[in-house]
Amino acid sequence: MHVWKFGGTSVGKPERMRSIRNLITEDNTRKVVVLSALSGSTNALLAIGESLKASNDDDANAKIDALKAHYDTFVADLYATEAGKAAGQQVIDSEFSFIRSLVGIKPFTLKQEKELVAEGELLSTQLFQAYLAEEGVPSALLPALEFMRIDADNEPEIKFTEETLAEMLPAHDDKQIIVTQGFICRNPRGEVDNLKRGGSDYTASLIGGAIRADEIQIWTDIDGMHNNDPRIVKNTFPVRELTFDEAAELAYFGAKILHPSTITPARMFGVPVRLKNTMEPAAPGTLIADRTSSEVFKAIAAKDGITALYIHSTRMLNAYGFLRRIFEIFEKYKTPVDMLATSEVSVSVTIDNTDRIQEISDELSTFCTLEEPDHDQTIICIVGNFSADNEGVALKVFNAMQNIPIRMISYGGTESNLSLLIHGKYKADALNALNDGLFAR
Ligand SMILES: Nc1ncnc2c1ncn2[C@@H]1O[C@H](COP(=O)(O)OP(=O)(O)O)[C@@H](O)[C@H]1O
Ligand SMILES: N[C@@H](CC(=O)OP(=O)(O)O)C(=O)O
Repeated sequence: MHVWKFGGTSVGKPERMRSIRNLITEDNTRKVVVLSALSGSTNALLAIGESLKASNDDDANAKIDALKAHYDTFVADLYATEAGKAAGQQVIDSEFSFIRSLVGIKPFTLKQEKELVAEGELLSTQLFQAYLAEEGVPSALLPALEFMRIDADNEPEIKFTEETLAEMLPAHDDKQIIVTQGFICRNPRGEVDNLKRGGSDYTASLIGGAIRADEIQIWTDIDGMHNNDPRIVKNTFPVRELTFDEAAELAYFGAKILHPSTITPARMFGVPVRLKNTMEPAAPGTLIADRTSSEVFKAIAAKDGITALYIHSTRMLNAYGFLRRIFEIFEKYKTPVDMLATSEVSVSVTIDNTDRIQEISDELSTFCTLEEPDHDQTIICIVGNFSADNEGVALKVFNAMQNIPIRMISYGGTESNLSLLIHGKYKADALNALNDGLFAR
């Protein structure tokens, strides 16, 4: 069995939805089809939530009207028959009646916001299934809210998904196509929640791992993982093969094509992930598995909004246990550290989540001296085959970066990653310079 995920860009227009109907039926493999919300819907729903949080009901109602008008037009175009249009309209009327019921709830809490934002995937999947029905394609709609759950640390409970799907799927053994929602889940309180922005990729990978799928395919609007951010750099090209580790680094460090956690379940259960282009289905895309190709430099990604902390201790000379004390504080405040550089008496670290920075700084200050943190930093992550015997890797990177100030360097943590910390204002220059220096063809 396969798991195929189609992102917002692949379901965002009626003609795209029609083309994914062709894609999933032309291929004979039985599959779970995971859909995101229509592109723009999640942002539109969040904007409605912002108005409701601000008790601006008129504003919220106007935004709801505009979004509903978008769906009305979508339905009028997608379905060919009167019966199809009526089925689509019924989905919209029912979901928008729920959305409207949220107006006036005061205070408008995070719980309601999560219910509101889940409507994007609830709408897209029901509209798609009604379209498959109109086309005479048998399918089942499996509610993700019944089998996708996160724990108190916001981590998906894959065992629960595995057991629940094992109970639910046999009822649909006669169906080749099982449609479900990406992104949405329940939390330990049983409330509607989600896997964070872009989380439908993660849903697909969690399902793929849970059912031990033969392959997970992520369908989007580009032919696979490119060697650099195509939104910033011209002349990027698709990377045909990546290992799970290489892809995980790129996704974590900013390659927007994949949610940062997507690779974890796929790697855990050894399920290959293929990135494919809905607009160009014949293109090979990118295969993420155990194999790797032989190029030294494979791809670059950049993660913005990073904060660097500079920690000094005079007691570090010949001291042991200092790093442990520092990292216990980051652990206590559930704040992951991304990059690290040490000298005999100093440690510099970067964090992405600054929610608890005040508490962390206060505790560090009891045994360290802290410099002012630097905000608006960017981590540039370069991925490739950097085995210890490979000479000249760092030289090529530094040559390319010769006109860009570098604040931190991390090399040797794995044999596949070299990371640099720079100020965010140099990001575009750095990505372009590295593209010219490392990938000139
Ligand atoms: N290294 C990269 N390779 C491919 N695409 C990338 C990369 N970095 C950023 N992107 C962007 O990711 C986009 C696809 O991801 P996303 O917008 O989340 O799609 P979807 O809506 O299908 O989930 C592409 O259109 C591209 O602009
Ligand atoms: N709709 C959600 C989940 C998602 O994964 O979307 P997409 O596949 O379009 O990135 C979001 O916008 O975050």
